[in-house]
Formats: sequence, C-alpha cells, structure tokens
Amino acid sequence: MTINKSNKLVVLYASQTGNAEWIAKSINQEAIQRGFKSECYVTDDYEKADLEHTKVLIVVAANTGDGDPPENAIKFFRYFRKIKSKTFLSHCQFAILGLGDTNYTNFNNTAKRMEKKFLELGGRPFYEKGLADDASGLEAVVEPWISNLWVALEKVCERTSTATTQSISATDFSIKAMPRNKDTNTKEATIENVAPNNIASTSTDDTGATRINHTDASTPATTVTTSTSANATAPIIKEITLNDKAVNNLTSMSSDDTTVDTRINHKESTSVTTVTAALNVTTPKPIPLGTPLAIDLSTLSTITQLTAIPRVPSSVCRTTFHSIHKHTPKSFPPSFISTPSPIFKAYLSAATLLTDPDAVKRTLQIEVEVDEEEKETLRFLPGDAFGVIAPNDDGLVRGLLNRLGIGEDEMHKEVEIQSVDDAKNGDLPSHLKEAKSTSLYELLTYGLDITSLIRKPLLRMLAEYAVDAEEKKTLLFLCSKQGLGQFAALRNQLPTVLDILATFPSCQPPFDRLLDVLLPLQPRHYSAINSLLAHPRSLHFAFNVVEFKTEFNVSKRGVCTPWLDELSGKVTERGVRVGINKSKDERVAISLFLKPNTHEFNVPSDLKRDIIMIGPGTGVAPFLGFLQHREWQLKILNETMEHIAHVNRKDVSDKDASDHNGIDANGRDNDEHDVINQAGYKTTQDISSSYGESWLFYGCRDKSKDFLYKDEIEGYLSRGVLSRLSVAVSREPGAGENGKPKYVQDLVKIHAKEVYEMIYKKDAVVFVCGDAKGMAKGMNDTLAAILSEYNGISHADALKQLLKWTDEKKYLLDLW
Ligand SMILES: Cc1cc2nc3c(=O)[nH]c(=O)nc-3n(C[C@H](O)[C@H](O)[C@H](O)COP(=O)(O)O)c2cc1C
Repeated sequence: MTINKSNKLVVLYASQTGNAEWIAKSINQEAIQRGFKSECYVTDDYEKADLEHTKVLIVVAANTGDGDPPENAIKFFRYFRKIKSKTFLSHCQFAILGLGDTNYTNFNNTAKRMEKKFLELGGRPFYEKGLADDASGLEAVVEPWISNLWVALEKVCERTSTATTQSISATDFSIKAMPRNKDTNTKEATIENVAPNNIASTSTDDTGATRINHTDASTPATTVTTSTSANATAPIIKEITLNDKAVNNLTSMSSDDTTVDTRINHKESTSVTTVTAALNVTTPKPIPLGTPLAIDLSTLSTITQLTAIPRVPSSVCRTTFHSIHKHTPKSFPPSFISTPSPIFKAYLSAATLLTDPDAVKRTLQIEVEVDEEEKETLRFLPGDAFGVIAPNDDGLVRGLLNRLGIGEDEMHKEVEIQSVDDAKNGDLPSHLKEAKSTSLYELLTYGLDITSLIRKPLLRMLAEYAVDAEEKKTLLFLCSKQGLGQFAALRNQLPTVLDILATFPSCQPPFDRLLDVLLPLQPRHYSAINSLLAHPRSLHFAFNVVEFKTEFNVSKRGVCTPWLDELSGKVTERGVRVGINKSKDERVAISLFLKPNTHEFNVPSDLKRDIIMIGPGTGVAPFLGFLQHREWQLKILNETMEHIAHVNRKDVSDKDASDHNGIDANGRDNDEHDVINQAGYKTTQDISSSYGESWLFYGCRDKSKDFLYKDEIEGYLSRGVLSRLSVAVSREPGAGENGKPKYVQDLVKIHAKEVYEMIYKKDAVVFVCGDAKGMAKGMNDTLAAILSEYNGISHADALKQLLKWTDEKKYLLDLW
C-alpha cells in the first residue's frame, strides 16, 4: 500500500527523568526549523496527538524499574493494550528511538514493546529503530539516529515551509585549525591570568576570597574569586605555600566543594595535589568555585574539521522577575515538583549505623515518623518504594548562582518561568511548567539536576557564550564526533555544572539558558523495610551514603544520602539506634511520597508460601521487613484466632482493628475475617504450624565490618521465621577460588538443585533485590542456567521462562 506523504508529523515521548522529553522536543524543534509541520506530546496525551489520523509518528521512549514504561506512558500502554484491530495503525508510518541501559536485564523494553504493538496494529516503520544505551552514553546512538532521520523523514513527510537554518549547521561544522598558544594539556581555569612562575602562595581570607601572593614582591597580590558567604561569622584562615615543583608545574587551582581543600592541578599529568589547610571547622563552608577539569587537547591542533556538532539548543525559558521582594514559599516542597502520589511530611526519629566505621561503605538505617493524625497516609508493605524530595547542596547552589553573576538578593527574588514565546507556554519543559512563583535559589535547589552526568546540550549551549576562542573551540570539540573520547573522559570526572563553568571561565551564560538544557532534579527512591504491623506510624529505610573520591582525587557526594546522614547527626557507633527526639518545633521534616509498586515486590500475603530472598548489601533491607511482617502476621493471626474462639462472630466483626493502625495482617485495609480467609487458615493449630520455607541469600564484603542486620537475621533464624541463611563474603581469603562462593549468584549455583526444587516443586516465589548492574544480571543468568540444566531447555527458553515468571509475580526484582 502506498501512502501519500503526510503534511504533519507527531513526536511523542515517554520519559521518566527528562532525557526522552528533551530529545523529543529537540527533534520537534529541529523538524519545525527544517520546514516540517510537527507537534510534540507526552505519550499519555495521545488523545491530543490524534493518533487515529497521524500518518507519521516518531516516539522517543525511555524505561524505568525493570524494563517498565515511564509513568507518563502507562495510560498510553493501557490504551494500546485494549486495541485489537490489526488495521488500527495501518495509516501510520513510525520511527522509534529507545533510551535504555544495558546494565538492566530488559534493555530498552519500552521501545521494543511499542514497536511490537505498532506492528501488530498495522503500523509500518519508515526508519529503523534506534536503541541508545546510557551505560556507554546515549549520544553514541542518538546523534547519528537523529542526523539520519531527516533523510528518511523527507520520504514520508512533506515540508510545509522553507527550512530555516541556524548560524551553525548541524553537521560538518568546520573550524580553522589554529596553532595552540599554550602547551598545556589542561585548561587554565580560576587563575588563568596569573603567571604560574610568579606565584608564591595563596590564601583564603575571611571574606572567602582566594588571594595569590606573588614571588615578585612588586606584584600586588591577585584576588582570584571573591565569594562571600553571607552568613560567615568566623574568619577562615587558610595559608598555603607552594614548593617550587608545584609552582612550576601548576596550571590551575581550585577550592574543593566539600572539604575546603585547595587543589592544584598539574600540567603534565592528570595528577592533582591536594593541600589541606588549617581551617576553623566551626566556620560555615565557603561557597565553592567548582573544580576545573582535565581535558586532553593534544589531538585538537591536528584536527581540521569538527563534524556532527549538535545544534545549539533552542531558547525556550524566560525568567520573569515579578517584584523586588523576596520570594516567600507558599508551599513546601515547591509546587513545581510533581510526584505520582501526594507528598507528605514525616519527621526524622532515629538513625542506626549498620556498618563498621572502617567499612568500605557507610550504610545507614533511617527511621521517619508521621504524626498520629497522619498515620492513615502510610499505606505500604515492606518492599514498596517511596520517594524522598532532597535538595541540592546549598553551597553548590550558591556557588553556581554566584558564578552566573547572581547575588544573594537576586537569587531569592520572586520569579516566574515562562516561555520566550508567550503564546507557547506549553513548550516549557514539564518540570518548569508550574514554576510560577519561585526564586532562582529555590529552582536550583529543588528543580534542576546540577550534579548528574553532563550532557552535550549543556556544552553546546556554553560554546555560544565562550568569549575566549580557545574555550569555544574546546567546547565544540567536546560536542563533536572527533571529541567523543574526550567527552567521555570529561564525564568520567563526574563534573557538576559549576565544575564545567570553572573549566571555561570565559563563559557567562544567562540563567535562562541553563533552564533550557538542565534536566529535572529527581526524587530519590528507597524501599520501605519495616512492617506497619510492627511500627504503625513509621517508615524505615536503609542506604549507602554516597561519598567518594574520583580517580582525580576530587570529593564527590550524592544529593540525598549525605543530606540525610547530616540531618541525622552523622551517627558514628555501629549498631546503636540513635533516637532523634526533638520538640515539635525543632523536628526535622522530610518530604516523601509513596510510589505505587507495579511489580508487587512484597511479601506474599500467604504465610505458607515458600520464598527465596536474594539480597546482597543493602538489598537485604526489604527482606528484613518481609520477615518482620511475617512474624507479626502470625502474631496477629494467632491473637485473632484466639479472639474468635472466645467471642461470638458478630462481636468480632464489629471489633475495631485499630490496634494495628486499622490495617490487616497483610498491611492492607481489611477486616480480620478476610485476613484469615485470605491466609487460608481454619484453626489456631493450623496457624501455629505456619510459615512456609524461607531462604535468604545474603552477600557482604567482610563479615566483621558490613554484615548488615546480622543480629536481627540470626534472631529470625532462631525463632523459625527464617528457615535458611546462606552468606557469601566477597573479600574473604579464597573467595571465588576452588568453588568457594564470592557473590550471591555463586551461592545459588552451589545450591542449584535445592533452589530448583523449591521453585518448581514447592512453587516458591523468588525475590531479588539490589544492584542492577552486576548482581541482578548475574543472578538472572544463574537462574536461567539452573532452569536450563534441570528442565532440559535451552538458555534462551529459560530466559523467556524467567520473564514469564516476572509477569506471574513468581520472580520479582527490585533493582537500582
Ligand atoms: C531506575 C531506573 C531504571 C531503569 N530501568 C531500565 C531498564 O529496565 N531497561 C533499560 O534499558 N533501561 C533502564 N533504565 C535506563 C533509562 O531508560 C535511561 O537512563 C534513559 O536515558 C532515561 O530516560 P528519561 O530521562 O527520559 O527517563 C533505567 C533507568 C533508571 C534510572
């Protein structure tokens, strides 16, 4: 069937964290610039897109969870699931760009499912599907896919107007190779204008400014950057003397974001000297300046042409200052934050350090509590996920705003984010649509991701603002095909936006341009690890505190976990539960929301169901909740049965179950008769013969330092709530040799036959919780190998069987 060229194109996106939205909108804008009539919608707005009449469709689709569609595509999938007509899309030609990550078992599942469904409904691809991989950098697939899309699109879609061109074309941008006038391999940054040989020492004064004192006494001291912390109360005294070697070998210096160390970056190598100065620790942290990054530019002078440079991101956002007055937040957290369920407040009530202070990772359990009148808000089972709204680091936010030339007063003024084209407010990125009453400080604190992997659109935009020709060239190089390796090396340094700006000091972009290219700050997700049956007003969760040094010895920290660690007072004693009992006015509130668990990674309601739990490291945490829940389920069931034995049935049905927060033994709303019926028990004796078999596979590095919840687990084992425990210790001598297990998958392999029998003969549910990158994939392969061996099926069929079990809730994964 021939289809006449369409005069309209629809671009849809399914996006969880903003990448797919950004890419889809860029495709849409470029299509318009190229003269196509294009419209862009989120997948769940399929009605607006009028798919029944759309002849040319492009979809950019990301994933979340374990190959699940993003939240804004769930309605879309539901809608399509119901459609059975094989000609529903026969009028439509489509192209799909998937954004996935090969660290996950179900790589690009959303894009693959979409393609399958579109084909079933008669749709025809006009351009081969692209499957980008976040593990190696989305750009590697996304950029060529978009570059070649236009040729394919010409064949199916009419241009309705003449194409407009940008000053720099998308491909084959040439620059004249210029001899480099500096022989350094790294860019000079914060002290660019100071001759390195003329530096004797640097000092930071009480205003937070860094001064460079010169060897030549006649040269007055140079002040590098002045950043005064508004609330600085005590002086910061910091004097560093550089030895000759350091001075001659110096290219740049920077103040560390977190430790207030001064770093000296060297010319010849990527090594960095860190000088820690005497510091009055009671002083507020100075505002960071960012850390200039090492970039190997040795090949740049040999390149005559840079190709595949992306277009300059369109200008979409405009900040409007509404008054000279300070913004007074009307809600907390800010209303521009959108979450899948209502945000509620819980108060920090306790913290426990689960690891030895010497352990490689610091693992914490945090407990938060809601007020008595709010306890109905808490509806979850152990294993259910919830999100935490965490702020970006205050210093980093101020540092970035200062770097952009925005002072203390201005950063707190009342602003609204609008579209540059007033008529097109719908074009605003989703996360800024509700930013109608906020401040620049609030936006950077809660709305924008300024610490995650940097993306080329940021560099491409900055290139437009680089006054220094060398910097502009470097930025374009990093965006180009020729600079792919250097871009990856830059990313590996895990720069913040401030670090990027410190590396390119001549760039002074307007704040609005950052809004155009930065993705939304994401809530952080954790699994609930307690049972409401045991703690009706509490939510407990455990995590590793993300703080580490990069290979360049630069300190890095996560957004949420160090914040929670600090809020809870950085507890130091292992295994001691430290209560945080503050008065009502002084309590520390955390903003949370419950996240519907699409896979039902929860303890089965039937106590007799056998379960296999596989959770190394913090992956064990929800299983502690499973065991706690089972123990309490039994306790409640026993109490209830006794009650029934003594009271007549009518009285029982009237009884208020409020002893347990009005929830049943499964943690859900129910009355006690239902509970007993669901559990399938008839008599008290029946209940006490109770638990199904439960087997926990756990893994840690060093039993003495990071065996999390050791006492609790052994307690469950001794009380019969847990039937079996197998532990792999990866850093034990001989681990991984001569059949000695190193990881949990090795343990499962050793017990292959018993695991198989439990799964097949006893219909056990298998739960896997933990790292998606190494463990979950290894475990999936191990389980497939077991099925393949004992069932006599191929490995591919075994993998299919596991997928089927996931659908049937018999093999459940909670991965990150
Ligand atoms: C929590 C989480 C789960 C993910 N699960 C998968 C997955 O199962 N399969 C896959 O291919 N990619 C997975 N990804 C990778 C995303 O699809 C990828 O990072 C994509 O760029 C995100 O695009 P977005 O920002 O538009 O949501 C996952 C990413 C996250 C953060």
